[in-house]
Amino acid sequence: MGTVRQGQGVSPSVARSRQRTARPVDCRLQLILIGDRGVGKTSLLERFTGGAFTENCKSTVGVDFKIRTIDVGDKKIRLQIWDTAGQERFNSITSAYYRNAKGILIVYDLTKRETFEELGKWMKMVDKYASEDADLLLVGNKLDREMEREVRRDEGEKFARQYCGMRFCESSAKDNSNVDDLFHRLVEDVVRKVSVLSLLLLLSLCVLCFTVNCLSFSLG
Ligand SMILES: Nc1nc2c(ncn2[C@@H]2O[C@H](COP(=O)(O)OP(=O)(O)OP(=O)(O)O)[C@@H](O)[C@H]2O)c(=O)[nH]1
Repeated sequence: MGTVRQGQGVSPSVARSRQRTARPVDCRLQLILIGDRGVGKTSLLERFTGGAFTENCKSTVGVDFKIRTIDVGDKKIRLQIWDTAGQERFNSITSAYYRNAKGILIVYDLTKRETFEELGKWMKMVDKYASEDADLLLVGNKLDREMEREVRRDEGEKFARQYCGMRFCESSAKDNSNVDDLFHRLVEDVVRKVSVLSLLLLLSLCVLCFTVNCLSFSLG
């Protein structure tokens, strides 16, 4: 993880010409995955970035990241997605990565009630370390193990509603259900918010320029 490979398997000249013609990205965004140990954060990220599902995935140590570029409407968005260790002993390291994240995926394992009950702890971490304008998405993972479900869907929905209507989704990294969709939905929300904020900033600048012009005109 943490490496970006370009032009793999093609000759250097083809890779160079591809780089010349490739449309540049319109926006770079950071996302972060948080949640208890073993809920499937790494597996979801592996899936989203084109990797295969592994039954015995190693526990993340500290933090790691992967890159993927996606299209949202007519915009090309380059995502840097941070995967964090769920073990409490890494909290002091992982919390430093919350601040720059525009989107946060809070993951629990729907077959392990205790990971759902620990969500309050993760929300406190978000309140303390994340940017106020970050978009949040609650994910109940391991949907393929429906028979072992310990957390009902409506409980997940209710929890999400309590936090300013954060989005909610259930997924399975194993059978790849909803994985692409959940990342896309979060990024769409972030992009929408960034566009509105940019527009508001532009409007404020226009109002400021207009006021300064009016003042200088009336003064002399
Ligand atoms: N059945 C099933 N197993 C899953 C799914 N996602 C992950 N797993 C398994 O759950 C275990 C933990 O997955 P990880 O992706 O390592 O979990 P994590 O949240 O990154 O764990 P930490 O790095 O320790 O915080 C692994 O054995 C995975 O194979 C899923 O959707 N369905």
